[in-house]
Amino acid sequence: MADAANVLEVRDLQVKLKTANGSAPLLDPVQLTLKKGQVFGLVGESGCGKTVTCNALLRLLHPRRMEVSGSVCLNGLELSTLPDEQMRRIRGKDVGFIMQNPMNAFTPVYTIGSQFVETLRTHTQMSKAEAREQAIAALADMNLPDPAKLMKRYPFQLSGGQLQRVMIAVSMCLRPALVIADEPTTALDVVNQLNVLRELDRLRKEHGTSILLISHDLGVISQMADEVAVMQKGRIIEQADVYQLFDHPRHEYTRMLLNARPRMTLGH
Ligand SMILES: Nc1ncnc2c1ncn2[C@@H]1O[C@H](COP(=O)(O)OP(=O)(O)OP(=O)(O)O)[C@@H](O)[C@H]1O
Repeated sequence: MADAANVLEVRDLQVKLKTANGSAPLLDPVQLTLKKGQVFGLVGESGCGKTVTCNALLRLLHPRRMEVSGSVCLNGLELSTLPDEQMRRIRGKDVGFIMQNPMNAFTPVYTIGSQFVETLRTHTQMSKAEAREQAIAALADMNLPDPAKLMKRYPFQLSGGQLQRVMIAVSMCLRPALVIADEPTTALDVVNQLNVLRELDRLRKEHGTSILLISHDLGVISQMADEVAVMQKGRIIEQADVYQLFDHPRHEYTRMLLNARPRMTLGH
C-alpha cells in the first residue's frame, strides 16, 4: 500500500540490455522513495546508470532493446502497467523532465513561444491566448528579461543558461508532482549553474514539487538535496540523509566523490 507522504516509490527497478546471446544487466534492482517536497539526489560518475534509471522510471527505454522490471508508483498510481497513452499524459503533466542539454529539448525550427504554448495546450484545455499569457508569466517567474520578446525567439538565439531556465519554466508550469532533473546545470558556467539551482529550489519551496536531481557533482547535490543515493556501476551503494552522507560517508567510493567536489555555495 502506497504511503500518502511519498510522491514516488520505486521497488526492484531493474534494467537489462538485450543482446544477441541473452541479456546484460545495466541496472541492479533499485529501491527509491521520494517524499513530497523533497529533493532526492542521485549521484555517481559518468556511465554508472543515472540516466538509465530516469528513463526506466518514465518508461522511455526501448522495449526491444531493454528489459525493464519492477514497480514505479507515482502518487499511488502504478506506472509500469499503464497503457502507453496514459503514460504519455503523465510525462510532461505529472512528471516534468529537465535534461542536461536544453538545446535537445526544443525543436530548432519553432519559436520558444510556439513550443511553450503547444506544451500547455497538449495537457490542458487552455485557449491559445490563455496559454500564451501563462507562458509569458512562467518565463517572467524564472527572471527571464522581456518574456514577450523571448517568446518570438528561436532556441539557438538564447544562451545555454537562458534556455535552461526556459526549460525549467516549461517543466514546472503544469505544476507536476515530480520533476526529474538530469544534470540540469552540467552544460552551464558556474554563475548560471547557481542561478538555475536557485530558481529550482525556489520553485520547489513555492509549489512543494519533489525533485529527483541527478548529478555527477556532489557539490551541486550538497546544496540542494535532502536525501542522497550514490550509484556505482548500475547499483546504489549508499543512501542516506544529506548531512549523514557528507559527515559520515560509509563507502570508499562516496569518500572519493566527496573529496573531488568543487566548492560552491548558493549563499542562503
Ligand atoms: N541505449 C543504450 N544501449 C546500450 N547501452 C546503453 C544504452 N543507454 C545506456 N547504456 C549503457 O548503460 C550504462 C549507464 O548509462 P547512463 O547513461 O545511465 O549513465 P549516466 O550515469 O547517466 O552517465 P552520464 O553522467 O555520462 O550521463 C552505460 O554503460 C551505458 O553505456
